[in-house]
Amino acid sequence: MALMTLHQYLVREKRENGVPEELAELILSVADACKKIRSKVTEGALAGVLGMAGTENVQGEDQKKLDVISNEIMCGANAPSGTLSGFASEEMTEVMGVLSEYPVGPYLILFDPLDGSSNIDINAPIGTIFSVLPCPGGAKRSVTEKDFLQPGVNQVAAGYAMYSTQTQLVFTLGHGVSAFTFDPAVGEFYLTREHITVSPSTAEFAINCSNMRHWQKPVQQYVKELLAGETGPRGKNYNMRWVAAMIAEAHRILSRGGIFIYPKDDRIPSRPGKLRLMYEANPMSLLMEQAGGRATNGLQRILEIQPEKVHQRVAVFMGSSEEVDYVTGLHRRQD
Ligand SMILES: O=P(O)(O)OC[C@H]1O[C@](O)(COP(=O)(O)O)[C@@H](O)[C@@H]1O
Ligand SMILES: [Mg+2]
Ligand SMILES: [Mg+2]
Repeated sequence: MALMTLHQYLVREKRENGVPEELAELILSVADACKKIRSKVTEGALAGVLGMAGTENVQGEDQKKLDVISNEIMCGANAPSGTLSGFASEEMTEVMGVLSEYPVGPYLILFDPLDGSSNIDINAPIGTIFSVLPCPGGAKRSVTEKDFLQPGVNQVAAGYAMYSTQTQLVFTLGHGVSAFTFDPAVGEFYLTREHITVSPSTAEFAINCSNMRHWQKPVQQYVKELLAGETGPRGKNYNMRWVAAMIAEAHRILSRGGIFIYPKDDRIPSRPGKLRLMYEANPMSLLMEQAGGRATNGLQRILEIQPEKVHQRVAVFMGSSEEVDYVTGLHRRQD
């Protein structure tokens, strides 16, 4: 049986699930941007895209060349689509409206153009994460940060492209999660998994254990219980993974279950976590929930958090429901 292209899938989504034309167009333009980023990633040193850019982003992090290039590609490929009124990015201090030469549309997009930057130069998995929100009041010429400050439950689409042994595009339009694999010979994404589910139970966890001494009590207790294995309170042995790219951790969970944790810790007590709410945690949380998993900040469903700033951070516990419920319970009892 012939595989369905991304384009054919979106035609079906419009017909059967009432997905608006502009949203389908936006997904196609995001896919085009991801193809362009993939091409740079694949060429690596040959395209001169490895190494540092010599600049800092708004978070005070040193930007890699590929962070900057990917951001330019995400803006440049999506701006002319006529589907957007504005952009927000990990790599841009301010939110941005669509340039006056392009038409505006009813959506706002937020992205982490290159997730897992520390993996770029070692040829390990990296990706692009995106979140789509409705633009309050519909298409407009001048957007402000306030337009973007909507809780994750408002997302009309969210997903990521992962550049690894295969390039895959995984997204939700609000009714299930589908995955597409890129065929470089044809230059197309093909539907390869539909109705993705996250198994409720798992024996695999992901957390950066080098920060253990900085964690708060419930996380200390949780990981101690997991490490105790079958003789401990959880009664089974757990395995651990850490890819240092949220995108790859989320992809593994959507493939075979698991829990991913990036908690608040005491290194910077004023910081509620490391990951960014609006363009890392929210899109991944929507994917998890759409696949039957969970995502909390330890106390609260991430998708219900009312953002105060586009670049705000959040603690993340996401994946298989039994584990996320368990560790969230430990936090609630402590609170
Ligand atoms: O190096 P650490 O602290 O383990 O952090 C890894 C985390 O940082 C991130 O790479 C942050 O993303 P960026 O590369 O977009 O800054 C996450 O993807 C990942 O989970
Ligand atoms: Mg990131
Ligand atoms: Mg990034």
